[in-house]
Amino acid sequence: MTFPNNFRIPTLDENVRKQAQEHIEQLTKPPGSLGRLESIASELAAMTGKLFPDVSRPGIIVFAADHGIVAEGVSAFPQELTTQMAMNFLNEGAAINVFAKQINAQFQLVDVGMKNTIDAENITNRAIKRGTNNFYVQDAMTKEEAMEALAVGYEEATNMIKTSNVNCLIFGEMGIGNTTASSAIVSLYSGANPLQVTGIGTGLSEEEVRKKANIIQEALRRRQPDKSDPIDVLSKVGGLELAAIAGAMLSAAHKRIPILVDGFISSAAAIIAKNIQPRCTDYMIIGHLSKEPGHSAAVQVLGKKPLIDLEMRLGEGTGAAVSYPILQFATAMMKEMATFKDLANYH
Ligand SMILES: O=C(O)c1ccc[n+]([C@@H]2O[C@H](COP(=O)([O-])O)[C@@H](O)[C@H]2O)c1
Ligand SMILES: Cc1cc2nc[nH]c2cc1C
Repeated sequence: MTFPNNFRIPTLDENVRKQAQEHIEQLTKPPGSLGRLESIASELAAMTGKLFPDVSRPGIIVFAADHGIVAEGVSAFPQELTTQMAMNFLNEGAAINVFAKQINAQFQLVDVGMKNTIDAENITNRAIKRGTNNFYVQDAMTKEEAMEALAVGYEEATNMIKTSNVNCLIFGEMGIGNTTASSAIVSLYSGANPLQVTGIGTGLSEEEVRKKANIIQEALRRRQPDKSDPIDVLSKVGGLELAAIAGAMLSAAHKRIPILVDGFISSAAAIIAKNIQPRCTDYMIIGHLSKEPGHSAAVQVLGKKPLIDLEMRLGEGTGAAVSYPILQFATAMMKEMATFKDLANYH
């Protein structure tokens, strides 16, 4: 299994964007009065190439994996929690299950590298390895493993698009320790000091956050990831689920499916995807601003502005799911509002 390097990401349809903007100008409201709903609608039109974009069939894929870096004491929770939460997803008890139901989304859990396997029929078992290595002492994985994890994400997104006909995608993650990998990536690409982009994750104390940031700083010094080579970055400090999300985003962008990006970890993965194929960010909307302090820096690297800020920091795709109705509102505005021409009939 290799990561496809021959896929193209189409340019946005600027003609349709212009038509959409013209249509929005005709709607029965003062120009610009629906604020960002207007730019979201024309953005979705440019992404999909459709004047009346449709995002009515959302899909959520959660990628789960473990992280060797937890041996350094960087998380408030033990590694076993990754698998326990994966079981929770399968039993539909997690926040993302509840939210997926609220928005009528297809849901799929993919094991891309948990320490412990789960034998159940509603999980997709595609583990590349049983957790990454501790990147404080050695590379997280080989470049080949990073490429394989990218390929898993790419294939799973392609699969959901084909089999469920989804037209909007959310990628979530579960992985104790993954905020450490994400902070390393965001520090590298934003140029911010690890202290500025490291947060409490699942709930560290202030003192523990400082220790976590120092570990990240020293790990970056030891590993020397080459930021011009995103596969090198993934292999040195990355996570298997981060690689899979990056691959899944590239697949969605290739097929012109709007991507609703979740929080800190998903945005770190989006930065990797951007460095593989810069145009993929054209198909991304950042659902929410995570409370993790590094998320603002990540969003800046992506050149985006999140839709909402509910001070969430859960991951799983939850922030994106909560923001999804905003996309529905934007598309309904386009399709259902009357125009000033219609008004002329009222006299
Ligand atoms: O997405 C976010 O913004 C986010 C922020 C903080 C924590 N998380 C979740 O918490 C886990 C990682 O936290 P930690 O402290 O173990 O690195 C992982 O399962 C993420 O889904 C997620
Ligand atoms: C309980 C729990 C749920 C999560 N979901 C995503 N990351 C998580 C981390 C913890 C600790």
